Amino acid sequence: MRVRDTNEILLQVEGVALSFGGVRALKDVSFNVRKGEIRAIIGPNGAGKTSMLNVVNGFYHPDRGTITFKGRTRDRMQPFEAARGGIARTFQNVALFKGMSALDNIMAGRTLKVRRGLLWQALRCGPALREELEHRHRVEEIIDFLEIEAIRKVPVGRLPYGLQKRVELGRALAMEPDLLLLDEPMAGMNLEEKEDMSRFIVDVNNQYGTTIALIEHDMAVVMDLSDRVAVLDHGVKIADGTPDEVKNNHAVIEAYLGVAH
Ligand SMILES: Nc1ncnc2c1ncn2[C@@H]1O[C@H](COP(=O)(O)OP(=O)(O)OP(=O)(O)O)[C@@H](O)[C@H]1O
Repeated sequence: MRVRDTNEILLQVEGVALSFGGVRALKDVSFNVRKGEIRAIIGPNGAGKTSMLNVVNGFYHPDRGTITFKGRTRDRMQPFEAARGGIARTFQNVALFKGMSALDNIMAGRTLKVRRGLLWQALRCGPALREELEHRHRVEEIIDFLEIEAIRKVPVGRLPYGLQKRVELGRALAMEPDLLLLDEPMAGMNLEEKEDMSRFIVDVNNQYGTTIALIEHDMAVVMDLSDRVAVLDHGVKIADGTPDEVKNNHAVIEAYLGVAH
């Protein structure tokens, strides 16, 4: 149930600036993410992409600017508030509990959804038991969707990198986010793993209707997957538009694509 053709703004970032000591990582950056779209943020190394994601999910607090998510404007997000509000995130380097199974890692993504208190859970009766069954059902659906039944009981530290990334995506999906932030979902993957991950990203967007904002260095993937692409260079947004518009933008060719050739 794709909701791509809407102009409703889910996330608006307005005039965000962020410095680390003397390094100005973001300089007055504004962009939005529409409900239902796949939105990419690209740019050369050090352009400010990860810093931008970190501002959106509250890991970093901007020096200036505002973030409006689902109609609520604030000058900073708290990570917990962002997660509770419906923003989930995966990381450049996989951040899973390596000794735990794929199933338990994905189950951990349900933590924010737990409604019953600890006592109820400890007693494992009545409403708490019903709630746990509901969570397990949802997690099994995600495991099916990501085609990882065969490795559900395997400690994730023993899985190949591509599958670890898939489990990490599963954990983010378990939060049932409105906005899914993916930090270099294809990094370190071989071609086959990239194709699989691309397919899952499109399917998440299509079937769950999840809005996705991603950072990615693989240009072919970005241009293929995204509805719109914002380009950062040295902390400044230098272009924003459809993949075709961005591909043909002179400043982008100079700043980014030029670097690759
Ligand atoms: N925690 C930090 N402390 C100090 N400087 C930082 C920190 N995080 C980022 N920076 C600096 O901010 C700038 C932007 O970094 P950022 O990681 O956001 O870029 P990026 O576009 O994600 O790069 P890459 O593609 O290499 O991951 C860089 O100059 C970087 O060195």
